[in-house]
Amino acid sequence: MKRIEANAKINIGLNILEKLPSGYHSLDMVMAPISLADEIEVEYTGRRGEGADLIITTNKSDIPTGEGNILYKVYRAYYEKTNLPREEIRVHLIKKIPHEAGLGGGSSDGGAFLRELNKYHNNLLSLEEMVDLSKGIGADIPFFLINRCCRAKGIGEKLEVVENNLECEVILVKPRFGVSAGEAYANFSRLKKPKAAGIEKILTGLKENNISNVLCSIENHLEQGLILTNGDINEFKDRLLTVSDMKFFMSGSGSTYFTLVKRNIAQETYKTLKNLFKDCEVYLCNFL
Ligand SMILES: C[C@](O)(CO)[C@H](O)COP(=O)(O)OP(=O)(O)OC[C@H]1O[C@@H](n2ccc(N)nc2=O)[C@H](O)[C@@H]1O
Ligand SMILES: Nc1ncnc2c1ncn2[C@@H]1O[C@H](COP(=O)(O)OP(=O)(O)OP(=O)(O)O)[C@@H](O)[C@H]1O
Repeated sequence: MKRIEANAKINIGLNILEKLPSGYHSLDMVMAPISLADEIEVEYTGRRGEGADLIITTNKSDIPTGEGNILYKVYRAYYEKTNLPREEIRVHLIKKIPHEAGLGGGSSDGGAFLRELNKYHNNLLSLEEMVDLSKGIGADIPFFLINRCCRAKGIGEKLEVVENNLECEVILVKPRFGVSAGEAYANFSRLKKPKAAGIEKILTGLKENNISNVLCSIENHLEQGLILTNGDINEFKDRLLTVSDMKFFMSGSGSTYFTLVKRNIAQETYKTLKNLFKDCEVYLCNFL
C-alpha cells in the first residue's frame, strides 16, 4: 500500500473573461497550492482485466464512493484512453479538505490519483494527454497535475508556472455552508460592472514578496456574482468585515475565505481567528 497526498489550492484573483458556447467560462486567474491536504491510500491487488475495478472507501459519509467519486471518473477515463487492462485498485480516501469550499478538494484528489496511475503504468500518457483527459472531469484537475503557483487561463487548463516568493502563511476560514461552482458561475451573467483583479500586479507582488501589492489587487468575479443572490455569502462577508480589520478574500467558487499573514504573527493570528470563528473550520497553512 502506498500513501499519496492531494493538497488544496487557493485562487489569488479570479477574472471571468467570457461565457463559452460549451457553457463553461474562460478565465484569467492565479492559483497557488497550499499545505492542507487529503491523503489517499492506494493498494494494487494484483488482479487485472475482466472484473477488476476501483474500490473506494473514505472517512466522510457525505462523499460518494461509487462512480460519482472523482477518483472513479479518473480511473475509468484513464483505462478507456490507454486501452490497458484495468488494474483492480483499493483506495482509502482520508478527506481533510472541506468540499464545496473553493479549495479544489475533489479535483486535487483526481489530479493526484491520475499522476499515480500514470506513474504505475510507466508514464504512458504525456502531461498534455492527462490535461486533455481530466479537464472535462474537473476544471481544476489540470492545475493539480502541475501543482505549482500558476497563472491559469482557458477553462483552467492553460497553465503558466509563476514565481511565488511571498514570505507569509495562509489562514483559511470555512463557514458551515458550501457553494457549488455551478451556482457561482451561473450568477456571473447577472453582474453589471464586474470589478477585475489586477492579475499582473498580483504576479509582480508574488515575485517580489510585496504582500500589500498583492492584497490590494485581489478581486474575484465569482464572489461578486454570489453576493447578488447568496444570502449566506453576503452574511459571512459582512461578518468577516466587522469582526476583524484583516483583509479576507474568497477562494475560487467559495465558500472559504482566506487571508495572508506574515510568518512572525501567523500562530497568534490563527488562534485569534479560531476564537472569533468557533462555528467555522479555521486552518493555518503554508504555500507549497
Ligand atoms: C472556481 C474554480 O475552482 C477556480 O479554480 C474552477 O473554475 C471550478 O473548478 P471545478 O469546481 O473543478 O469545476 P467543475 O467541477 O469542472 O465544473 C463545475 C461547473 O462549474 C462551471 N464552470 C467550471 C469551470 C469553468 N471554467 N467554467 C464554468 O462555467 C460549469 O457550470 C461546471 O459544470
Ligand atoms: N474525491 C472527492 N472529494 C470531495 N468531493 C468529491 C469527491 N468525489 C466526488 N465528490 C463530490 O464532488 C463535489 C465537489 O467536490 P469539491 O467541491 O471538493 O470539488 P472541487 O470542485 O474540486 O472543489 P471546489 O469546487 O470546492 O473548489 C462534492 O460535493 C462531492 O459530492
